[in-house]
Amino acid sequence: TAFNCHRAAVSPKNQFLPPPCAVTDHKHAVASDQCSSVVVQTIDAPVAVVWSLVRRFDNPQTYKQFLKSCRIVDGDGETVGTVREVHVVSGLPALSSKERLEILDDEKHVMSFSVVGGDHRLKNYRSVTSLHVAPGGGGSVVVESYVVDVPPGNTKEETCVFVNTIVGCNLQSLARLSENIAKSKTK
Ligand SMILES: C[C@H](/C=C/[C@]1(O)[C@@]2(C)CO[C@]1(C)CC(=O)C2)CC(=O)O
Repeated sequence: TAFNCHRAAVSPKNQFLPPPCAVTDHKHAVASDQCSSVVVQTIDAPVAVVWSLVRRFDNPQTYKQFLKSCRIVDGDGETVGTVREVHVVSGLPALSSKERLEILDDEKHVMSFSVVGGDHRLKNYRSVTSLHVAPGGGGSVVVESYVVDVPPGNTKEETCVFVNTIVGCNLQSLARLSENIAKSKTK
């Protein structure tokens, strides 16, 4: 049977096996002065609910709690090439970021953006986020990978710990919000 690219599989050892498309979608060219990693989050909500939040390039602050505002500075908000400017809550080594939409695929549920400017330390950051139907059918699995320059004075390890922490917080917040929306729909 044709492999359903969007359906995740589970190995006999109950490990999440990303579908083939997830592997290709998340392939990043990583230069020697860069680092890259992947964060995976299971969500007890349908892909359609999670995607409705992930796809809003113009409104990332619904679940990204380190962002306090976002405005579109070029484009219509959902066409590839659209650019947003986000402002960051206080306390992080960052004030703002300019980000370009690279992929928004409503069929494959893949979204990607790259950082093109701003006042922060993550130069040449690019991430890819893909959604998959969780094994067993009801929930979702989010796979988010990234590649970024290692800032001067930091190691690759430190850079990945920093980024994984932020991406992890974002995806846990996305999970809570998606699950609350899914619950409110069933009442
Ligand atoms: C790691 C990435 C975003 C990071 C930032 O948005 C920023 C681009 C400006 O502020 C941050 C919140 C932290 C930072 O140092 C660089 C996660 C995401 O938004 O998908």
